[in-house]
Amino acid sequence: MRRVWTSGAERDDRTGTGTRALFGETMRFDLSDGSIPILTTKRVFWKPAARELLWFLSGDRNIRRLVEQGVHIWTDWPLAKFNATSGETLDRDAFEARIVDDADFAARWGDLGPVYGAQWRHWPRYTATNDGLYQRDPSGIDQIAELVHGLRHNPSSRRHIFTGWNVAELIDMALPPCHMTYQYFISDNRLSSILYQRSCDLGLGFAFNIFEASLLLRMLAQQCDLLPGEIIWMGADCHLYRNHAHLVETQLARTPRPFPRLDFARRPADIFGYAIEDFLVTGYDPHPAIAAPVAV
Ligand SMILES: Nc1nc(=O)c2c([nH]1)NC[C@@H]1CN(c3ccc(C(=O)N[C@@H](CCC(=O)O)C(=O)O)cc3)CN21
Ligand SMILES: O=c1ccn([C@H]2C[C@H](O)[C@@H](COP(=O)(O)O)O2)c(=O)[nH]1
Repeated sequence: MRRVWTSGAERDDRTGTGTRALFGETMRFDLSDGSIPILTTKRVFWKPAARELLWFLSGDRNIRRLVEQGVHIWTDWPLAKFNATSGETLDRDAFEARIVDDADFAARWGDLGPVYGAQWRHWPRYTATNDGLYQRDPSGIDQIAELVHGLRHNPSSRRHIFTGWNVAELIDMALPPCHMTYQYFISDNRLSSILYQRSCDLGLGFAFNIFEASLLLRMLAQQCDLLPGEIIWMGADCHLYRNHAHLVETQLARTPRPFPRLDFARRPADIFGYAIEDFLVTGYDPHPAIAAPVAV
């Protein structure tokens, strides 16, 4: 954050907010001692982040299940579309209330398009029919199930990858994936991972992204009887929004504290069986939370 803030290039961006950015940065976190990178220079609300990861893993693409659980991080995009195109104007609370109360409204306005979960679990596949047409397979390719199978049965593979970057479907997504490609590596019975993130909001998104990628690594390791290794984060456009000055300066003035640790309450039957109660985070002693606006 310090380097981006002091030496990043000033840039215009899609949201009109403006950023400072560096391109091509790497961070490495050792997870082998059971620690989990939840930032300590501000309180990170890790439960909404964990709920977002579980929502991705469920294959969902509608905000309704998130909103029902009090997770608001995806609401602004469907809300902006609703206010721009429906002829009505709602504030965030009223929009979320309708999403929860009215299933038809949620189906119409809460859908984000084929974002993360849809690609992770149901990457579209088409098979040729006899008449020369193509038919869409109803469930598609389950990249996560295939990943688990590969980690278990072919540990030395160099193809343990899943990705949300489905070029043909980007046009239908509320936002193209930011944390877009994950790769895994097993050595000495330890599982390591690289996350490639094409675009990173260091003030808001990053704290969620590094925690969720680490949590997923731990879940995969538990399911595949492996120990945690290292997580390597690779960011392409790493930026701080200009209107996050108070957040940046406050965080940079604070001294980081040790990371908390993560344990599991049980071992679910498969990678899709986790619930929020299974994640036990202990020793998290962060500096206070810092509110900051999200660029839509
Ligand atoms: N500009 C931008 N930054 C992002 O990080 C981001 C997007 N857009 N669009 C898609 C998702 C949504 N994400 C978000 C959105 C909001 C928060 C956020 O407001 N976090 C607050 C409060 C969290 C809470 O209320 O539980 C934080 O302090 O971390 C975090 C991630 C990550 N992504
Ligand atoms: O998981 C996420 C999702 C989004 N972001 C940030 C990165 C950018 O600030 C915006 C996306 O805008 P683009 O113009 O599509 O790059 O959201 C994130 O950091 N993490």
